[in-house]
Amino acid sequence: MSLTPNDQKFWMRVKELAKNNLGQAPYDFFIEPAKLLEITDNNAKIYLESNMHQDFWRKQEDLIKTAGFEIFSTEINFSLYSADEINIADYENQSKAADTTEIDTIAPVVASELKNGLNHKYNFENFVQGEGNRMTLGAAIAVANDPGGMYNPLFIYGGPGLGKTHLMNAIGNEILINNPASRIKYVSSENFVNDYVQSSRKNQMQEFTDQYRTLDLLLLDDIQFFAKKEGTINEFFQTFNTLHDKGAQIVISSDRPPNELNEFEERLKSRFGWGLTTDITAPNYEDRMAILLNKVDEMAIKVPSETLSYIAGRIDSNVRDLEGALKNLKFYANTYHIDVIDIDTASKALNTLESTKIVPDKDISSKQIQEEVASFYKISIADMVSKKRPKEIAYPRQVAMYLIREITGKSLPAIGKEFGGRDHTTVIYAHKQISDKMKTDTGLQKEMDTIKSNLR
Ligand SMILES: Nc1ncnc2c1ncn2[C@@H]1O[C@H](COP(=O)(O)OP(=O)(O)OP(=O)(O)O)[C@@H](O)[C@H]1O
Repeated sequence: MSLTPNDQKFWMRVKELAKNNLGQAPYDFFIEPAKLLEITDNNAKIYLESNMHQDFWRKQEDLIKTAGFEIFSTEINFSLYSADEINIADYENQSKAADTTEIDTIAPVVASELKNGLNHKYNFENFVQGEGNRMTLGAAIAVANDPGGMYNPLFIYGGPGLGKTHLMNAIGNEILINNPASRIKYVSSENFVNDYVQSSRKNQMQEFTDQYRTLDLLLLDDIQFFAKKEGTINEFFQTFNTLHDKGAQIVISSDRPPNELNEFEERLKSRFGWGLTTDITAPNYEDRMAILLNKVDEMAIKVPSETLSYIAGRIDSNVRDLEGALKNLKFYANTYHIDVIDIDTASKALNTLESTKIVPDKDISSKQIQEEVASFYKISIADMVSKKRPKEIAYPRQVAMYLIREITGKSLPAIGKEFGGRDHTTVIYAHKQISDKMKTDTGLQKEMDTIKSNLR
């Protein structure tokens, strides 16, 4: 029994839907190793690497049904088999010939989506410009308009969730609009390594080089995860040289600049710097507001601006966390049938989020925070820890107490001690005063932002 072209199309579609809907890790673990054995009487027989994958697969009815309707215009059911029940070698021998001859007939739309790896939802229009990403956005647009030009390679670095993947995909999607015949590949460095390892195991290195060295645009994401397996660095080096020599564009992203990629040889690090290296930093308060306004539109939820301002004041890590906060808010409001998402609702909803929990920052001490706050409000440390009560001193003292609690996670009595041996109830009071004020006072939210960024 072998797979017909439509069976193969169906299976590629199942995998594509899984990749888009489930995310990379579940895809790599559960979906990629599975095999379609055959489809008979509208029933897809699926072989699983392990019996333990059965539970996961049973929940994937939607994937099978969707792909089934798209390819066969009918309902496809499925049954699961593992090594105890079936000898996979029998099936593989039978389907070998079909694998090599029939795969080319797969509909171009499915094949090309699988090949370029681009995520179509990321484009320049839905990327919000701000202080921290202006230069990188400009460079990305320049590259999309003139691939292989001045900025080759373009090396983008920055912390998690700040839009590197978004911009890389936006470059690819834009180039594809301008030139649909472009050969483009977006790939994480982990998948580049996997591709290489699989190809060399299966003696398919020619296919690998044919695929990568003939590209017009290579988008290689998260290069810090590039595993140094035998041969991979060398292969990447050759790929880089071939593409660069023929004027193909290369875009690389990383969580750090090239000179800090200690695992890489000098010859590669220096090549990364041939074009333009540019970073993305965390959004400031105004940019976080702009991003939130944009995202509520996209997500079609109604959130009053004072609530958005509260969220922007509370979440200052990255855009992924801001998106997470809005999703959480939407879910919370739906669950409790809340129409107007006021600050109190937002506060309750966000309390369940990891990104708003206190993660102690071991690198910042209470003393540093006291000094930074004292210098920001132009008072002395002696005054800050004194018993003096005028507003110009009491207010910065409360801000410092609040920040120490939020940043270091220290206990309330320990914080009290650091302010001239005050009682823990004073710290509770200070924390409440400041967190209440933070909900509505945009001036204070900005002050906090500046103090925190001076500390980091
Ligand atoms: N300036 C922005 N405007 C709109 N959306 C953004 C912006 N920056 C990031 N995002 C969104 O935030 C989410 C995370 O961004 P992305 O995955 O591109 O981050 P990243 O820098 O690649 O993170 P990582 O290093 O963890 O892979 C995405 O949904 C992306 O669309």
